[in-house]
Amino acid sequence: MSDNVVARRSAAAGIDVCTLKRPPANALGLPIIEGLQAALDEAADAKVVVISSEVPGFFAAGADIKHMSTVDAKSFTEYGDKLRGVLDRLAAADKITIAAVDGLALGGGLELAMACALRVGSASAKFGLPEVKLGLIPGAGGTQRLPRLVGRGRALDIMLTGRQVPAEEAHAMGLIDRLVPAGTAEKAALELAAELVTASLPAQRAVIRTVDAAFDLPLDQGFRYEVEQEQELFESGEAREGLTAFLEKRPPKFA
Ligand SMILES: CCCCCCCCCCCCC[C@H](O)CC(=O)SCCNC(=O)CCNC(=O)[C@H](O)C(C)(C)COP(=O)(O)OP(=O)(O)OC[C@H]1O[C@@H](n2cnc3c(N)ncnc32)[C@H](O)[C@@H]1OP(=O)(O)O
Repeated sequence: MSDNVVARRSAAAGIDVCTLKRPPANALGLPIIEGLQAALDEAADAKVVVISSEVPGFFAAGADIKHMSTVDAKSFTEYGDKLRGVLDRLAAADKITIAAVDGLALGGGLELAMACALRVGSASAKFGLPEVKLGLIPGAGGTQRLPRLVGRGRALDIMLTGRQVPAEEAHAMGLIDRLVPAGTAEKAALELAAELVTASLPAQRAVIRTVDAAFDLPLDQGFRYEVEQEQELFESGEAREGLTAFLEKRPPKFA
């Protein structure tokens, strides 16, 4: 069982924060993987989940090099499956996930941030996929998620050099969605969460699914998928509640 390296707390109605606290670098070893799984279980009722870090200077420095250096191929594969498993759970979560990055997000740490729906980075954050410097490639979704966020050329630049990308450059290329002053990423992520939590979560999740489908479907099929998602929401009652609330000049009561 994890040794309490991920702390979950309710920050406000519908908003939970899962804070990584595995010094010295929040290496994403089994304790953090299990801790994140448990925290997401506890955050079942949240509409928005913020992932943050209390380890100074680090969001997460990546997969656990110390662990990887001691295992055989079978255990390495199993470890990778567990790490990808929790990141894919974040990506597919029936809630909105936000990575709040104040420090270094490297390797699996950046892959964790990219598995979230949105990323808030502070001026003190840096981002990178330095796996090639270890004779590896990003193996927890980075080769798939980074090009979708920043484009092929910038993704290759980052992955082939393994360099650290400063927050301002990361924001300019679309790797992070909001750039905030140093040390304020969690506070800013909670402010963003407060904006998000007033809207329809089923509608927001449908937006994410539909935008993600755009990268895999031909345009005409993407348009059809968008219509299908709209129909589902309309039939679910979410749209009826949203439209009615607007006309009755009251806050909507979404699912
Ligand atoms: C066999 C068949 C396989 C089939 C397919 C299977 C797929 C399996 C996929 C596996 C999952 C991979 C996922 C991911 O993509 C891979 C990775 O993330 S690899 C790691 C990437 N990260 C890095 O390379 C960063 C490494 N760290 C650094 O470069 C530096 O630490 C730093 C961040 C630049 C900071 O440097 P300094 O300020 O000098 O500090 P230190 O270096 O002294 O670090 C302080 C302290 O922290 C420890 N530490 C840092 N990073 C890690 C880490 N990633 N893992 C473990 N520990 C780390 C460092 O050792 C120091 O500890 P101390 O010496 O003080 O005990």
